[in-house]
Amino acid sequence: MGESSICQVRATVMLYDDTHRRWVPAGSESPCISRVHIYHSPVANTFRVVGRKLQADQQVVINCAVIKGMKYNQATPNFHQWRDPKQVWGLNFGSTEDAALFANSMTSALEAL
Ligand SMILES: CCOC(=O)[C@@H]1C[C@@H](CC)[C@@H]2C=C[C@H]3CCN(C(=O)[C@@H]4CC[C@H]5C=C[C@]6(CCCN6C(=O)[C@H](Cc6ccccc6Cl)NC(C)=O)C(=O)N54)[C@@H]3C(=O)N12
Repeated sequence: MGESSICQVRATVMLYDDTHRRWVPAGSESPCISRVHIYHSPVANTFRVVGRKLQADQQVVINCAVIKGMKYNQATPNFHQWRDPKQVWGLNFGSTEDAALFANSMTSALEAL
């Protein structure tokens, strides 16, 4: 059995550029709304965050494993962030409702690991 989506939201996926100390859109120069899922693989009990641009090309802009013990920081009602081994991800949600939905799913995923 493959992976199933436990939530999907709209957000602009951002990466923190440590060198210049600023947020940059993941996958392109200009910020772009993406559809962001949390996928669950029941067999392995793993989760990952996958986001694709809503634009025609549906470019994958994030494909990031949810790591056990990871701290998910809800910096503002519509901007949440977390660290992976290499970089800091930020999600600028289209709505605070989407932010809350994603945070609930992420919290459940972290509790299930
Ligand atoms: C409104 C104007 O917003 C802006 O113009 C920009 C563009 C906006 C989106 C397009 C985005 C939106 C919202 C605000 C909210 C604040 N914020 C910041 O970046 C703050 C301010 C200072 C800056 C310093 C560091 C930085 C960056 C890297 C990670 N980090 C940490 O603090 C981490 C956090 C963390 C904590 C726990 C666990 C995981 C992690 Cl990741 N701590 C550690 C210990 O790792 C951070 O988040 N910082 C955003 C912002 O400015 N902007």
